[in-house]
Amino acid sequence: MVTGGDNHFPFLVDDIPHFTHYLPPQHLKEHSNPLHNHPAYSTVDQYFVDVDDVVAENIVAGKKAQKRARYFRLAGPRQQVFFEPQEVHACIVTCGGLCPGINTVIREIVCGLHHMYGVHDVVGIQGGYKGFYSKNTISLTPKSVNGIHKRGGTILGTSRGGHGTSKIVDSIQHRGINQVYIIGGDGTQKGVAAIYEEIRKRGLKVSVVGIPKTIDNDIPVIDKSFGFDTAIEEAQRAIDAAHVEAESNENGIGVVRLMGRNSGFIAMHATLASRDVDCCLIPESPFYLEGEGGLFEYIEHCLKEQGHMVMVIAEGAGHELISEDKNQIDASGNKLHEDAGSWLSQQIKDHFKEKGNISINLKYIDPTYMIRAVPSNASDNIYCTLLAHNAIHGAMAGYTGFTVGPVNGEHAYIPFQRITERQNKVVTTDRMWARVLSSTNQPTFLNPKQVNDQQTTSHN
Ligand SMILES: Nc1ncnc2c1ncn2[C@@H]1O[C@H](COP(=O)(O)OP(=O)(O)OP(=O)(O)O)[C@@H](O)[C@H]1O
Ligand SMILES: O=P(O)(O)OC[C@H]1O[C@](O)(CO)[C@@H](O)[C@@H]1O
Ligand SMILES: [Mg+2]
Repeated sequence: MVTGGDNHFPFLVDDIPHFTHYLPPQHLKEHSNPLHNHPAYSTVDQYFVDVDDVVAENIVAGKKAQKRARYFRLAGPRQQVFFEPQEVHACIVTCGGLCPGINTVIREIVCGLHHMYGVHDVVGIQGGYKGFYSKNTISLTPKSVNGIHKRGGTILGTSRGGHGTSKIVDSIQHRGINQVYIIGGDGTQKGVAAIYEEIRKRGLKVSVVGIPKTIDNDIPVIDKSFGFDTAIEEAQRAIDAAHVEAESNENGIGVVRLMGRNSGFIAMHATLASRDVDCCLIPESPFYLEGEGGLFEYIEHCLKEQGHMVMVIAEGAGHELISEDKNQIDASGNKLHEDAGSWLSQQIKDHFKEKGNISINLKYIDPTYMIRAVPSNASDNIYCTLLAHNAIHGAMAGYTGFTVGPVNGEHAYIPFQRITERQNKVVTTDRMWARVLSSTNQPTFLNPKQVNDQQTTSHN
């Protein structure tokens, strides 16, 4: 499907919009990219990306591979740009939950615009979407953002809810902003798409760029989200603590709750990395407590075999078992769940008390906000830098209405629709989940018919 592009590719490109698609030519002027004269970049052969370079969405070939491969535009600097440096008034906003690396992205947008393109007018919108119309902006300079990548959180503040598309675009128009960088998760990206549509409707020369952020790794298409590696690393500390406590006590059970409202990626990867986890529970894999093949039976088995047990539970796991108010939502409309980790810990305690055969010693650790609040690690810092720079290159080149992110290791420009149409979930028929099951030895919690029905769908 070619979405809004030039349509001259001999293959299927999920293309992104460009100013030339909706603005009259007399309102647009092309300029040579200032990077041609930049002492660092001009000496690098092949620094510029050919306008027609693309990235394949699927790179695995074979009989089962998709017949018609789809592509995205390769991210990176173009020879020509559609903004003069002094013409650019950029803003940055951060929305949704925290994630390691947000400050690095902010820093690199500010420094990248300044050092690569000579853009000096960058402001921060404070407190998420609602900050567009309820707060003043703050000026962002390389000096003011220096060192912020060593801090967790977001220096701009964030929030949920409060997305009023018209009011936001009014504010953008009123402030004369013509490049908008919006850092946020799946909800945020839906908001970015709405802002882009309104800007296009009003015929404004404003580039709207989404930068995907989610600690849950629930954004599809991209390889993984920034901060995810840092989160997995930080989660190890909680799992290690749970393991030490469990091992040091007779019939010790360590339960660690990790984030993941709808997707269990943090729990899955933290489990695989640790190798001390005996059971990993995620939203995508329903489980049951009582009876043959159930969780209680498995806990008893672990305690008998090794004298202790470590469990990791994603916050969204087991909600089919928990009686909770299904109508509870946060300000953005996301479903709010009861604390699955506390619930499970209580169920286990009650079970063994009632049964009276084993005296357990259970320790419950909830490190969720500690994991989210740390600064990004070295590799995430580099990832954040590439995201920020590629976002800038796209905006300067006149592209708009796109998200940037790595696809099979190459950064690409991705249309919003592909990012927002579904949530990325752990595929429990995938080899990665099989690795988890094999490393923990936990039950599948599936009956034989369900096992038969499962088909391998992925190549991970
Ligand atoms: N469908 C939508 N249309 C417009 N705006 C939306 C939509 N969904 C969410 N938003 C706005 O996006 C912002 C962030 O959304 P949300 O709180 O769901 O976090 P998120 O971006 O998904 O990040 P995360 O899930 O990683 O915390 C909020 O200000 C919310 O109002
Ligand atoms: O308490 P807050 O700030 O709403 O954030 C919690 C949520 O943020 C996330 O980390 C990302 O959406 C979820 O896993 C979690 O439910
Ligand atoms: Mg979300």
